[in-house]
This record gives sequence, C-alpha cells and structure tokens, in this order.
Amino acid sequence: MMMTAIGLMSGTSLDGVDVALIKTDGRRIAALGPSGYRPYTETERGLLRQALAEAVSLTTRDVRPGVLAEAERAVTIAHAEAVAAFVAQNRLTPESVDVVGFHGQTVLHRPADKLTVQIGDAKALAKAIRIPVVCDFRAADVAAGGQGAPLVPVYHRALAQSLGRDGPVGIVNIGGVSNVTYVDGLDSLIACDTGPGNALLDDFVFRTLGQPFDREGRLAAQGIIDQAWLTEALQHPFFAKPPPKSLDRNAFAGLALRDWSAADGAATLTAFTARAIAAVVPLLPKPPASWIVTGGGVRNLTMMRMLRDALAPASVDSADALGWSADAMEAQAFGFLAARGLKGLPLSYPATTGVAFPMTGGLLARP
Ligand SMILES: Nc1ncnc2c1ncn2[C@@H]1O[C@H](COP(=O)(O)OP(=O)(O)OP(=O)(O)O)[C@@H](O)[C@H]1O
Ligand SMILES: CC(=O)N[C@H]1[C@@H]2OC[C@@H](O2)[C@@H](O)[C@@H]1O[C@H](C)C(=O)O
Repeated sequence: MMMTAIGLMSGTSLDGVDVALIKTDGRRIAALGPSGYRPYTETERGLLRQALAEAVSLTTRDVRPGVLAEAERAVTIAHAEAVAAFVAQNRLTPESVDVVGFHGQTVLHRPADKLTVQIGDAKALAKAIRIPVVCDFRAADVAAGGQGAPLVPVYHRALAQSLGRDGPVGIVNIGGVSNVTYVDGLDSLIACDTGPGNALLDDFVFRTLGQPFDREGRLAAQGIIDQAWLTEALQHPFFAKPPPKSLDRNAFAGLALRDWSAADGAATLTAFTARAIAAVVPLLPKPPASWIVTGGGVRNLTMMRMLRDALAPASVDSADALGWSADAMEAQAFGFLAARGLKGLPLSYPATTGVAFPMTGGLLARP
C-alpha cells in the first residue's frame, strides 16, 4: 500500500527542522513532494546546546533531568509548528497524511553503552498535528547491539536504484557529522559515519566570529591549511576502523585546536571533514567511481572543492544536480523509514549499523 508520509529531521547541526513529503510503500519511492524548513530561534539553539551538555551525564534514554525537559518541549513545539505551516502552505489536510516520521533531536549517542537519546514527545506531537507519528527509530537497533546510525542508507539505496549507474556509487551526507552509503549494482549496502561534518567547523566559527557557519566556505577559502595538525588529526583510530561505525556529534570536540586565525582554522577544519570522508575509500570493497553529496555541506563551496580533490579521480556531484534535494533528503528519509517501520521492514542491516540481523524499528504514537 502506498502511503503519504511527512518526514521530520532535526539534525546534529542544531540549525532547524527539515520537513518533506514522500509517497512510498517503504520499498519504492512513488513520488517526492514539497519540502519545508523551520529554523530554530537563537533561544532554542541555545537551549539545545545546553541540552547537549546536560545529556553527557545520562545513563538511560527516557529520563529528562535539568534543562532536557524544557529542551524536549521546545523541540516538540518547533516540530508541531513546522508541520502546521507545511500542511497549510501545501494545502494538505491532516487526514491526507498517513504518517509522520519524527526523528527528534539527538542529544547523546553512545552505542557502546547501548545508549542513543533523541528528545521530542511523539505523543504530544501526534495530538498537536492530528496525524499518527512514528518515533524512536534508533532505539531497537542500539538495544540489539547495533550502532543505531546511520539510518538513511536504506533510503539512499532506494534513490540510487533509480539512477541506474554502473559500478559502486558513494553517497555522502555532510550534516553536523558526515556519513556515507556505498551502493553497488549487486545489492550490497555498506554504510558508516566518516568523521566530522559541519559541526566542528560551525562551533569554531561561532566561537571565533560569533557566526553560525562559514557561509559558502568563504572564510576557509582565504585560509591556509595547517597540514601538520591535519595529518595528526587523521591518525585518530576512528578513521582506520572498518565500517559500520557511528559518532556522537561532539566526538571530535575534544581535539586540541591551535591558535589559528579564523580563516586558517576554517580552512583546516574544512579540510579535516573532506579528508576524513576520503579516508573511508580504502575501507570499501571498491573505490566508487562516482560520489553524490548531500546535506548542508554542499553549500560550502570550499568543502566541495576540497572533497573533489580528496576523492579524485572519482566524479563528485551535489544531490541537487541529480534532481534530488540536498536539503530535504534526510527528512524524506525519515518519512520513508516511518513507512518501512509500520510495515515491519528492516531499517538497518549488519553492514549499515553492525546489528546482528536486519532490524526494523520505530514506535507508533497515535493522536
Ligand atoms: N550557505 C551555506 N554555506 C556554508 N555552509 C552551509 C550553508 N548552509 C548550510 N550550511 C552548513 O550546513 C549545516 C546544516 O546542514 P544539515 O541541515 O545537513 O545538518 P543536519 O540536518 O543537522 O545534519 P545531520 O543530521 O546529518 O547531522 C549548517 O550548520 C552549516 O554548517
Ligand atoms: C545519532 C545520530 O543522530 N546520528 C546522526 C548524525 O548526523 C549524521 C550522522 O550523525 C548520522 O549517523 C545520523 O543521522 C543520519 C540522518 C542517519 O541516521 O543516517
């Protein structure tokens, strides 16, 4: 049965809520609909940053001490507003949407301790928007010993099937953290997080210049890469570890940064993201001849240039160049995953999250 699903993603960049409509039976993508975005206010972003700090001390996924309760309410309200605006703008009705896939906001990801925490109240959201909501996509995988991330690979596979390219294709998402999916014609699906995405760079630019990110990568374009620092940073054991593997947003936040100028720091951290993505190539069965890049990182032109250099001679295209949407892809993915979860289809596999067997997931909250 084809479903009309809305997917919602609030990623590790803490920038806002992406919304997208998708028609799918959980296997095929019948149609991609409109997408939308509801940015977080400065106050909400500040609250989420505090929530990340507070979450470090969590040992179970269902308690909300300190600022986490307030942050969870803010996340739920922002998502309810995002859906209400999206439904109104696109002349939809709640009855015309079968399900909403609600990722929530990850505040802690520590799969080695069987712990991944996404905040957001699915029951309250379902009531507010009057549409059934599927949430908690990562919990079952982590409880079964998987990494709980990345989860977009099954969606990347569905998209890649429509491309009909020969040979393996790599799909990179540069969000707060970066992750890749490797798909080849033989139906093999391999995935992992690769290292930093934009979050480390965003945090540096925010600390040094008070700006939320390096717009178009203009700052990095003026800087000089600290090659010695970069070489050392790439020695981190994470980069040599074979997939599957996943990361917490702040996994590299403890790295000692040097006393760079804003431009040199931006150049060095941008190169770190690009080179960390390329470091996955020797860990894959074959080097992909073509790469497709998605996530906010595609707008950073310096990052795209460095990535092209690092992945040469493979071709590197942005998702938008193929008619996919770099901005909406993760939200579409969570609409797709909601439909798969409702049907009991796998969201993750041994080669995507390390879970022992193909694993479904998601919990349903009715209005
Ligand atoms: N115009 C731009 N120039 C440079 N960088 C940009 C631009 N627009 C967005 N970005 C970067 O993209 C980030 C947002 O990316 P995205 O929306 O993919 O993140 P996310 O949804 O939090 O990701 P994930 O869940 O995959 O971690 C911003 O924080 C910023 O670093
Ligand atoms: C725990 C968590 O929220 N991880 C995110 C994060 O952001 C990018 C990368 O790290 C990826 O592993 C994942 O998100 C995408 C949507 C995923 O699960 O595929």
